[in-house]
Amino acid sequence: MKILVDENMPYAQTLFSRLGEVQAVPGRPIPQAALAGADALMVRSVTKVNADLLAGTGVKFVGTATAGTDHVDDAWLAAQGIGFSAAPGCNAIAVVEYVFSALLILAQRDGWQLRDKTVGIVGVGNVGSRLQARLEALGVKTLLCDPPRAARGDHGPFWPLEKLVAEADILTFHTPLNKEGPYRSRHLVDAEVLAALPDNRVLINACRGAVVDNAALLAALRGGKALRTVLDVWEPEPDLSLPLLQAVDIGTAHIAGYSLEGKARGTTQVFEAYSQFLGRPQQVPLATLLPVPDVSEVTLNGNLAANLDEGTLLRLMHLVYDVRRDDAPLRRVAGIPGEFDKLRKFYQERREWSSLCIQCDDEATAALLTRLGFSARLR
Ligand SMILES: NC(=O)C1=CN([C@@H]2O[C@H](COP(=O)(O)OP(=O)(O)OC[C@H]3O[C@@H](n4cnc5c(N)ncnc54)[C@H](O)[C@@H]3O)[C@@H](O)[C@H]2O)C=CC1
Ligand SMILES: O=C(O)C(=O)[C@H](O)COP(=O)(O)O
Repeated sequence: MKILVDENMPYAQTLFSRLGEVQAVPGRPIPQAALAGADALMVRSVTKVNADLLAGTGVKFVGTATAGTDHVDDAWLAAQGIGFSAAPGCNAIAVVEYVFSALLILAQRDGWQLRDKTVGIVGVGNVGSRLQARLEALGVKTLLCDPPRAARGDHGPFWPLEKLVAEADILTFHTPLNKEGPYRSRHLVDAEVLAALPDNRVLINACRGAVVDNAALLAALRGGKALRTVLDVWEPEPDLSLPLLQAVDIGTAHIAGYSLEGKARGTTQVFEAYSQFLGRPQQVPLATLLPVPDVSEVTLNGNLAANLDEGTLLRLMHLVYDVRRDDAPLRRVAGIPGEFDKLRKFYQERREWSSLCIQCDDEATAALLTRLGFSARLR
């Protein structure tokens, strides 16, 4: 059995070789010749999976080690009887930690406190709900917008986007890219929404580039719109607009979800799905794959639970991940053909906050840090 895997999928060789012969290939584009004789294909978001790629091949299963699935024509796969699995939630924590880092950097730069702000979360799934939980732990007010969940009667409250645009200081987008249908999210942020946004707000897009109309955003920023902007995703990728990159406050190469834990979960989720598909179910505990982090333990002195100051939180967070390490390289190489993908392929190892164990003096501080996503213990 021949299993093709994207070369940017850590641990794929180790795991999938338990099931068959593994060949690692580039994902953008997949070399067509490699598909000859392949039984299964494991991709990332850069590969368009559709009839053009797979018609006439023997591929019987496709896995994508990603949360988003807009690159996959799942209706066509189903019609062909080809099995399919994504990796829902695999990298949600990484995206949340990216958003926190960006927000606390902007807060420090502009002299405000996150605790004094209202954060509007658009798309309250794996990423959005984890973001809300951590913001809540810090005492930050949130407003949620998720029409599909509202229609299902899920516990909210959920509000229309217009309310978030009018009232939230920070708007952060975590929806799938729905190109059509009742919950269309393509250009959810368009010229009209941008015009309606009051001055001095923060806009974050860490879901899919086209959720924000990039041309309209550039026009607004060029027109003097007072808006702090954080973009991890672009319309289009990899050929993003250089003027837009220059105009945003933080810009990164679609790496918000790129923690080692997030990528490893992506691989293990599709591996488990494929082994299930083959009738040979196997589970892979994440801890058996991950290396020891560079920094694994620090001590925090004193009782900080009552009012954990945001400067301390920023220092703790940035012992693990600081989004500026990804902003600077993109600005250096954007516009050079191939470099956007190279930044992603040779991504410096990044861990999640849970990899840092914080020793604390008291239980309340340890409990707060745990709710925020760190590992914490009493000393
Ligand atoms: N930048 C990056 O590295 C990453 C980007 N992503 C992107 O972020 C998206 C969200 O990720 P998850 O939370 O894991 O997905 P999810 O599927 O768990 O949650 C998405 C939520 O958005 C809601 N939604 C759908 N259409 C909407 C609309 N028009 N308006 C408001 N809400 C809407 C859904 O009901 C759902 O609750 C993914 O689809 C993916 O495209 C995900 C992980 C990493
Ligand atoms: O999971 C998703 O959805 C993402 O956006 C991934 O972080 C994208 O990573 P690649 O699959 O493009 O490496």
